[in-house]
Amino acid sequence: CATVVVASLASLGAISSKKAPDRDFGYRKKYSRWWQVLIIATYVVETIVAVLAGDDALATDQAPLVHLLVAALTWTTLLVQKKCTAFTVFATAVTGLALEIPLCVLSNLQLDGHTFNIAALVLQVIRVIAFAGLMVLTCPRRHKDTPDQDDDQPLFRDQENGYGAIPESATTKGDAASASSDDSDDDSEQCGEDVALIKERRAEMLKQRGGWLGYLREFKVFAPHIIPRHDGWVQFCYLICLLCMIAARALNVILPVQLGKVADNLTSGKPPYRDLGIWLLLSFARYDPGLDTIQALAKIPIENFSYASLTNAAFNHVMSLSMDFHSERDSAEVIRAIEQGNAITNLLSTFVLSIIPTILDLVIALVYLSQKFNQIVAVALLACAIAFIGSEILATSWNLGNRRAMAKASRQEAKVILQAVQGWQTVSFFNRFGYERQRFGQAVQTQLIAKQRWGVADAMVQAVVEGLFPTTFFVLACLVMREISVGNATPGDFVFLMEYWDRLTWPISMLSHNCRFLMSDLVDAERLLHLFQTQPTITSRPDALSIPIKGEIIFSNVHFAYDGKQPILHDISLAAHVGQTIAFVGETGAGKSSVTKLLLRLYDVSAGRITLDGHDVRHLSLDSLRTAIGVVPQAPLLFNGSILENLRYARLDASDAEIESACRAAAIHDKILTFADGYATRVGEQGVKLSGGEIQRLAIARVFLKDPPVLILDEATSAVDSLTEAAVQGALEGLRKGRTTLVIAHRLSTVVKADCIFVMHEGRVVERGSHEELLGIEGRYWRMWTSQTRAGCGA
Ligand SMILES: Nc1ncnc2c1ncn2[C@@H]1O[C@H](COP(=O)(O)OP(=O)(O)OP(=O)(O)O)[C@@H](O)[C@H]1O
Repeated sequence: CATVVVASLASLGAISSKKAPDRDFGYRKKYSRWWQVLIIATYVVETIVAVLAGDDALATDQAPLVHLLVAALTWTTLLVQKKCTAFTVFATAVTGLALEIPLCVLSNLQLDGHTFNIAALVLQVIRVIAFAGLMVLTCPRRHKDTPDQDDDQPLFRDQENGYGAIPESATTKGDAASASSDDSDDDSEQCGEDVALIKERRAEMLKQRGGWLGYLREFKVFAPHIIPRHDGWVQFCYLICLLCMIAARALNVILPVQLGKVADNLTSGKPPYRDLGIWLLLSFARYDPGLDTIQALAKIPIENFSYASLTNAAFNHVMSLSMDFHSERDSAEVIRAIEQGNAITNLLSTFVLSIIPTILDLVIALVYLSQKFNQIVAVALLACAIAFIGSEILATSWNLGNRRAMAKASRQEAKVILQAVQGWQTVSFFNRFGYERQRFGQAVQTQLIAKQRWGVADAMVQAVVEGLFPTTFFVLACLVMREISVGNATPGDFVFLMEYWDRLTWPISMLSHNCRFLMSDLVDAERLLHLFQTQPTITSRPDALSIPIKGEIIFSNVHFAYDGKQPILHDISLAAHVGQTIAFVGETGAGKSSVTKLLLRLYDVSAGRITLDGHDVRHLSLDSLRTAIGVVPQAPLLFNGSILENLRYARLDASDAEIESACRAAAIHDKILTFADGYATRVGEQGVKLSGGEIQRLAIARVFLKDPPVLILDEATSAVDSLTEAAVQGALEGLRKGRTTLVIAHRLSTVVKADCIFVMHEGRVVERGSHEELLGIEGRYWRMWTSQTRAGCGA
């Protein structure tokens, strides 16, 4: 009756709902139909078995037969209904499961080993399993197009709430909850291409790896970071944990047996103090004073090792990734991905120290209970364990969407903080404090809403799942009481069961608890996995040359596109001999900096080749290439430390005297001495406490210190006044001596002495020659020169 009522109510509820339920709940219709057919089959076959058995009870009590037929009819109705919703099937399956377990136990209490009765028991167990399977298939879950997808992304590329995005409150009047759901639509619109790519990538990986098992096998890249090959101490700790785990499994059985012995001896006339004392000692050994403490201590080095190993590996990997990765990804998100090392450590801890022992406990319990009582007790425990774990997985997957939304909201909050703090100057230049406050407030609100949803759902999940424990104990206690009543067991066995039950339920409950975090840790771990799987596009070949460089540079028919499609450089050919200075001039965006990026191998050419001392730069090791080239960039970046620390970054073993002489050469030494703390002056984040010209001269001093054979000066004096420029130019001339130098300049007066000037326009070299030669041509260079000298006169 309950099944029929629930099925009808669920149908009505789903039909009257305005939303199409199948949009909100993932309904794997095809597969769930097979489970329904299986359930109906068990009802029908059990009815036939009951009739064939000629059960005496059926003559007086028709209830079991009515139950079987009504249930079969209800399920058949659900099966044939075309508009039957996932929610209806789910609700009916939950009710069915809740009713079938106690019915199964009660109807088998008097099991006499008759073939028909055993067949009925088997059918009932199959049905319970089918109910659990159906629940998993039809459980409510978030629709595929919702923000869940964010967690499928290798490294979150979502741009929602990014700079320049119109705040939702400005466009929608809905409450925060609706704002967060609108977010998902924005997400799918803005990142539609990304999401499609990610889906494609996962589908491809699943196909390549032969399904989920193969996909999970990908996680083996973490193995060396979890189990060390050479760290004997950590290996020893693993061994200790393993031994503790085995000993704990044995004690889990011995302790209840001992307590049962105490109970049995209570009526012997002499209080069983000795047995109780043994129980006390065994309890000490099993719990905190014994094995638990040893295991907790042994866990510390294991967790420390894996955390350190993974975090270091993730950091090193990110640092080894190429410019294309770093220019595309959001640094806040990359930082968060590196921090996911914890997720793997948690996974390891949950799996090795919680899941495996619990499974072992269950297996031992099944074997031991079937030996001690009978197979029915063991089968009942198995059915209950399956129902329990099934409901836990179901409940967890149901709440996974909320958990993902929570994780996404938390990342968004961190991103907003980092961007606002890092870009404080820009915020103040545009007076966007209100906008930033609103963005942050919104991020916090979204995070709180997601957290609340997750918390509420989690509490409900807990309530339902925990409710299965007393039901299971009721079932087992009934079966054992029956054994005691027929003389097959003693009251001590009942005490054993009570004690043993406690030992079984605690790890199962921990398992279910951990199961929820396991899923979210898996999601985080997947993020780290994707990070590990992102390979640098620019690497040193295994046979790369590590040789000292003199500085002969040749570009031969070089073509280049950042994205592989839109060409930026076309057919660039040039040569710079050792000690020569060549200059690149041209309008902004002409491709001057791109030429130097190719020389540095921040990117590889699309066609043609670049050689240094006759060796293709792709054949040189990145280490020797980048050691050989010194760069003074357009916008030098200083770390938030002292001037001295920033300078020493160029050569870690440079003495104070060498640093000072480099600063003298860069015409900054005297200026530094005027600062209150001299060389110990802190420069602030990205050098905000210094003027643009000071930062640029520090960058020049750094290159003096590095002393490379090849120089790249990208607008190196653009931020200095003309007096200082004269001083710096003098210093740069000294620096250029004997080195091959590539100069990029907008102020043509700085390149008149260059051996060759290349005039660039739309990615091509359109003119080349010395200053005088180019003026003689009266082309693009001449026009630039004339306008600059005229402007200079005018000024
Ligand atoms: N990482 C990148 N990804 C895609 N396109 C880029 C990237 N960096 C530069 N570009 C594009 O390449 C073109 C050439 O840029 P480049 O920086 O080489 O010009 P430039 O001549 O040095 O300009 P400026 O004098 O302003 O520094 C520009 O259109 C720019 O938008």
